[in-house]
Amino acid sequence: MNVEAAAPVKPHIRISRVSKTFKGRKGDVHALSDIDLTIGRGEFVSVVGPSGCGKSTLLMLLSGLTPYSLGKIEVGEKLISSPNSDVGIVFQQDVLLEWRSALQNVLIQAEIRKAPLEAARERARELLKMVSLQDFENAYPKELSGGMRQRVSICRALLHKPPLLLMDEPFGALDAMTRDQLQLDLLRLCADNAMTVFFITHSISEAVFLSDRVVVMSPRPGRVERIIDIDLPRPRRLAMREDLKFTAYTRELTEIFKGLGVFREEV
Ligand SMILES: Nc1ncnc2c1ncn2[C@@H]1O[C@H](COP(=O)(O)OP(=O)(O)OP(=O)(O)O)[C@@H](O)[C@H]1O
Repeated sequence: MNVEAAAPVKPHIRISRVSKTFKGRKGDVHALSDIDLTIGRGEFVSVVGPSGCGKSTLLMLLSGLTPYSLGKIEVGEKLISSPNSDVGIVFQQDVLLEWRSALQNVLIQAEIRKAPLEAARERARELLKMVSLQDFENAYPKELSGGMRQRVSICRALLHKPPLLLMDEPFGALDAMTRDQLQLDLLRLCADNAMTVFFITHSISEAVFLSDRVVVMSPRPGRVERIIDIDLPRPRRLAMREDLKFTAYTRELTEIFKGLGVFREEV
């Protein structure tokens, strides 16, 4: 079966025949099997799949923080064989430092990279403004809501203008309305900062709303089961979620998961 819906024009990420096996206490755990995936520069690609299918593992392989067992991963011109400093990463938990203000939390990125602080401060303020946090740059994490904290951590991930943003269920811990707003904030940031986004989610609707393509993974060992092109106009608007075309995509994805035995509806 040809799982790739449309080959991207200019590849940014090339994952070729990648497998990952962990040495577990009870023997080998085959997390990923024979993954082939090409992602274009500037593309927004979401990955959906059942719990334990290897989504986070794949993201960690892309970051270079976890080595793969077989195959090859190239990001840009670089073969990934060690931690890749050219990425921004956002996890479900914001991991902000409680003793530093919002602005200082964003600036950590520059301090770690030993980048000039004055220019970094200007960019940090710009980013905070883009996500409507300009009045909170001196607030400490405990004074911020969950959504505001996660916005700060997105700004921190983007401070050094990474060409690739890796996001592992970044909105999974947020309430539905905050999540909607964060999705819009993220799309605005993507439009203003040319970058490729690799986005993991458990929400089919979120994947369709944000993405150019949605990658469906099978249960463990994770394989690329299907790739769906999302042909919806940008900028995306919340009302689009009621459109027939949008619901056709969510239905198609739901049916794929039913076929994989991930959803069972019998009573
Ligand atoms: N460091 C590790 N050592 C051993 N096994 C691991 C390790 N990391 C992940 N695994 C196993 O690899 C498989 C894939 O895990 P992974 O966290 O990538 O899945 P996931 O799709 O992100 O899951 P979820 O949606 O629940 O977050 C799981 O069976 C997990 O137990």
